[in-house]
Amino acid sequence: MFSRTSRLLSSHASKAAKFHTSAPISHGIKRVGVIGSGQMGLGIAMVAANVARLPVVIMDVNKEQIDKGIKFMDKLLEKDVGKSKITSEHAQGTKDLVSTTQTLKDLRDVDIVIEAASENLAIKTALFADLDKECKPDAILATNTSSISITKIAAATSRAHQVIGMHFMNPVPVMKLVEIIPGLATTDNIVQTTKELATSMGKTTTVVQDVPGFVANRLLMPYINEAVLLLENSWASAEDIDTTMKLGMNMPMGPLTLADFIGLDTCLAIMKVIHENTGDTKYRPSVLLQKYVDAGWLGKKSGRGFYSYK
Ligand SMILES: NC(=O)c1ccc[n+]([C@@H]2O[C@H](COP(=O)([O-])OP(=O)(O)OC[C@H]3O[C@@H](n4cnc5c(N)ncnc54)[C@H](O)[C@@H]3O)[C@@H](O)[C@H]2O)c1
Repeated sequence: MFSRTSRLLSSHASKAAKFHTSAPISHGIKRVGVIGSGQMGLGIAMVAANVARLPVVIMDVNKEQIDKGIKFMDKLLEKDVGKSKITSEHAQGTKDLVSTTQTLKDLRDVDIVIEAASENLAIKTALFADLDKECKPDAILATNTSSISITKIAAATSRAHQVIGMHFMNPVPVMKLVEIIPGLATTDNIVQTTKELATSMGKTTTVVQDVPGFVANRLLMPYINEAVLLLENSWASAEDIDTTMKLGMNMPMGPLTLADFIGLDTCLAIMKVIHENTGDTKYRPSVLLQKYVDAGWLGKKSGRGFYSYK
């Protein structure tokens, strides 16, 4: 493991800053593993360390992405120190709680893994089959999938009763909600532990059924897709579509800006899962959305989507 060091964990934990200390909660989780250091994985690792004050190991296959993610987290922490939201000691404590690795073997002693790799069934089932072998038998295996069946992911393991959906919202440090999604076999005590962990991260939870898109994306993605269909048909410009929803409906950002922010590859993957798994043509992804993804125009993260971010 190439490490960001997890030294002095207990002393940093006890120095939790006034603004970000959560009440002690008896979830029993002592160490967290996060897979993926993209925008979601990084955010989840950050709240686990910065708010719940738990040691976190981030695993990603892409070293460049890990370095980029850690740099971004440091920037966010510095910003919070600048705004007096946390002390510099607290920020340093958070940094010391986070370590990184490129191998799953370094997750062998964590109590929960929260997987936030790309929204792709093959990637997730392969990861869960490997996690099942590498992690200790009582470890909870959670996924941050936006839409893929928890039951299907759980079936790749021999511990389906300990597999659960833990769906954070973007950006994780800001958004309050975590959707908790039990799979068909998930036991009540795993649901309870996961809810308590989310609460210790400063989040509010809902528990929803394992249906395509769950609740958040079953509502959000058809809305975004409809905005892309308007654009695809040249019925309005991107700016006018977004302005309509911002000024007309008081949305904090327009649907196309939001899609760029989420990642157009992620939006497309979610629409495909909802479409394929319901068989309902009303969820057919827009051709234009597919074209943008084919072109590598993935939104903010690639520098170009419906808008330019150069
Ligand atoms: N973007 C959002 O707004 C949002 C919101 C909620 C949930 N999610 C879900 O969170 C997950 C991650 O989304 P994201 O937006 O952070 O994606 P992202 O593209 O920003 O990051 C994905 C990361 O996963 C890594 N990865 C890919 N395969 C891997 C593997 N086999 N092992 C380890 N790491 C691997 C990639 O290197 C990359 O760093 C997806 O399942 C997505 O649906 C996304």
